[in-house]
Amino acid sequence: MIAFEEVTVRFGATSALDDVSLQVRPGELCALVGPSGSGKTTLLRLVNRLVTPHAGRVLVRGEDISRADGPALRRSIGYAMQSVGLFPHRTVAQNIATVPRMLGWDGTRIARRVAELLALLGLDAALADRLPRALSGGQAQRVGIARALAADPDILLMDEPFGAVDPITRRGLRAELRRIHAETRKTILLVTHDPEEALELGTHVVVLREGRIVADGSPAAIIGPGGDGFARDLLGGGQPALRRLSLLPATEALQPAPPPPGAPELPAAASLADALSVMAETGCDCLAVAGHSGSLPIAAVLRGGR
Ligand SMILES: Nc1ncnc2c1ncn2[C@@H]1O[C@H](COP(=O)(O)OP(=O)(O)OP(=O)(O)O)[C@@H](O)[C@H]1O
Repeated sequence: MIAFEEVTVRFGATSALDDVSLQVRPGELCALVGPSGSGKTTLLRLVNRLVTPHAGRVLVRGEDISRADGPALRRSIGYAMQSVGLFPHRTVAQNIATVPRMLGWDGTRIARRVAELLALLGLDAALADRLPRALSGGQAQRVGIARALAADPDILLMDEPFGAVDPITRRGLRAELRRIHAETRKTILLVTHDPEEALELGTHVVVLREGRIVADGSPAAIIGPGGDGFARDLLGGGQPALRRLSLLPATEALQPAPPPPGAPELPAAASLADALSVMAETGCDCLAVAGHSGSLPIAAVLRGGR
């Protein structure tokens, strides 16, 4: 869906991206994570041609975008950012309708889409007529995401979309983004400097350092043994092995032998870290898993599905 081929971007003497190659497949939620100044935003803005490469190519939906019409490209890609950038003198409904209006949708279709998006983002329909200054930070972020989704783009670019909200709202918004991604299967490129957010949301995680990609893969693979040391340090919170267990489903370590009588039962959706937590709490070293035959002995949990 998106491909970067040996892309280099310079701003004067600063090299923002240096020979970066990356493929993002349809339906992936690709989290770009890395320290400040590592080139995350630059990589994102290459996709809608707000930045042009000095060398290399960017392909979107298989086409080299250097030949595309810039405004048409941008209308076909949703873009949500931390500063939200809502138009202050337009209502919530008018803000959400920005791209559909540019595309010439009729009023009925626009009104239906606005109502649909308010519901999708968990926003009260009564907010439609408010101006942005009368919204909470979390509500404004949701409206920004609704606006990015309005014309149903197959690609969504999100630059720290939850950066400006409190931790509780942030957790709620993350859960919503996960649900929206699962429901719509859009290709999402998400910039974040929050390692937990990258691991929780990303189906594909890319770690940038000083304009280069140092790790690129599934969350569990990136922080697994043998992964890049910088990426493991950044994402592992000092305990990469434990964090990796929280990303793996407990069912991956199920063994054929039946559980011992009276073994505590884990919910089917539990992770290997949940299994370890129940073992620490109950002192039992072998668990059952709801809806599954077989058992979960501690040795298999520690091997982490390997
Ligand atoms: N328009 C610009 N003009 C000059 N330098 C720029 C410009 N945009 C980015 N840079 C520089 O390019 C490098 C990469 O910046 P970028 O914004 O992509 O990093 P980032 O990883 O997104 O950082 P942050 O997490 O702080 O937002 C930095 O050194 C930055 O100062």
